[in-house]
Amino acid sequence: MDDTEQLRAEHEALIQFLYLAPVGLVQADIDGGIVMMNPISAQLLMPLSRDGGLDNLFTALESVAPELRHLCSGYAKAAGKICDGLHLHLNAGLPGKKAPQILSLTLLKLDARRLMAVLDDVTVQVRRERQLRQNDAWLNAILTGITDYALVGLDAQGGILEWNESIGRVTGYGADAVGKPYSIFYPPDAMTPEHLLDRLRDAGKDGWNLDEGKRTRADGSGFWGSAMIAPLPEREPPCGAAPEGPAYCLILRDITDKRESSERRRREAFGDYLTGLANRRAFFEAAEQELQRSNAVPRPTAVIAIDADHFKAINDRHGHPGGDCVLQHLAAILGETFREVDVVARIGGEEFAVLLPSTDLPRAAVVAERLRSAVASEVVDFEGARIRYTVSAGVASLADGEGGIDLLLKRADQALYAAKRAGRNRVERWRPELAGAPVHQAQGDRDAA
Ligand SMILES: Nc1nc2c(ncn2[C@@H]2O[C@H](COP(=O)(O)OP(=O)(O)OP(=O)(O)O)[C@@H](O)[C@H]2O)c(=O)[nH]1
Repeated sequence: MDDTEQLRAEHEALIQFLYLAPVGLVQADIDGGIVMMNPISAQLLMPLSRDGGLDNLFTALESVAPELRHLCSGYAKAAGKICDGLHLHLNAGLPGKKAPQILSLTLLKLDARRLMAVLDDVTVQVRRERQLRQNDAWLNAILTGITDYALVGLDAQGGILEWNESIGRVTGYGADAVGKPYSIFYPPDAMTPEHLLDRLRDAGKDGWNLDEGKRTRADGSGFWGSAMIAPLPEREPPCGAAPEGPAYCLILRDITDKRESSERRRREAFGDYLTGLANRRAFFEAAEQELQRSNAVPRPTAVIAIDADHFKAINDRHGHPGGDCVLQHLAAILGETFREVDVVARIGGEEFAVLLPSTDLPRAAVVAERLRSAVASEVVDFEGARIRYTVSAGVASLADGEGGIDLLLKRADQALYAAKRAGRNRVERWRPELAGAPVHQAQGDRDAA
């Protein structure tokens, strides 16, 4: 076999491999232009395509991984892994699939001109990983800092049953804590009354429930804490007395010294690189959990979809960095407007979404209006220019979890589309007449499949 034949045979073998590989493989040029892909890639990417074509990897993935182009252009090495197992959350991407689908993307820079992407459907693995993460956190809570914890007995409604020294040491509360809900250890707007009961219910169902985040002491000062709730075995009521019902044990630990490492891990996995807000993955995970819970115990959940108006014109006039500065400004206002318990996320290029637990349509619309008017009254200073911009918002809510995050976000996007159509710089509420209406473009891309 001469050299040319040898090369041809190797090329054939490579094509065969690409074709038959059990994962999606895409070869692209450095700007994302797709040169070659195998059938699994086409299957995974097609639902995301804007126009039914698949010419560019970055464009195809823009609605689920807006950071990809930036990651690639910012990658300084001559060759290597640009990202490794990045999770891409598809929601309404695949018709007939109720559960959100999660793709994993590994992007390799082969040389100055070529990229190789490896795509895989990891929906099932991610579910398992989540379970393992909880287990890890649980073990961590048991095995470390055993002396530094508050042990709090709770009644069936989450009321604190008695005071002890450990509660005083960790939280500074005295006997006056007795009878109050355990949410007194959380910042004022970090937990709704429904969440308080959700966690007890989850602990009863799973054997324990653990969360980590900001906590407050009696004097209002904050600390970083983990809170584990476990159900206690039911006690026999004294003869003739009414059953006491299940009671719980809350173990509260001050883990301020671990905050930095745990926040960094959280930021890496759940943070948006540009704005520092939650990313798409964090939004969908939180929304899924919230709606599952409100399916079990009905309560309203709202979503606000927010989109900067005429953003292309801002980019055109001030350049991409000017546009980025506006997005960061908007993220800061979003952070100030919403409660600690709300999940504020950047879910696409210039599209943001906020999940508001235990909130009905009128209340969510009031907050959305507050946001709109705050943005309209601000000016962004960028390299000597004063940029004014506005946002449009669409608000929707579900009385229970029925329909899931796909339906809720779709309705918010339909309302957002209506706000854009009505002239922008407006808030529109979803109403049944909008049911068949188009969704705003970013969601439309996902729904087009
Ligand atoms: N600076 C910057 N621009 C982005 C980013 N992500 C998306 N974009 C740009 O945002 C613009 C969105 O434009 P369009 O979807 O046409 O909408 P628009 O100009 O905002 O107009 P309306 O939404 O109809 O008011 C596009 O030009 C994108 O390139 C980002 O991370 N940074």
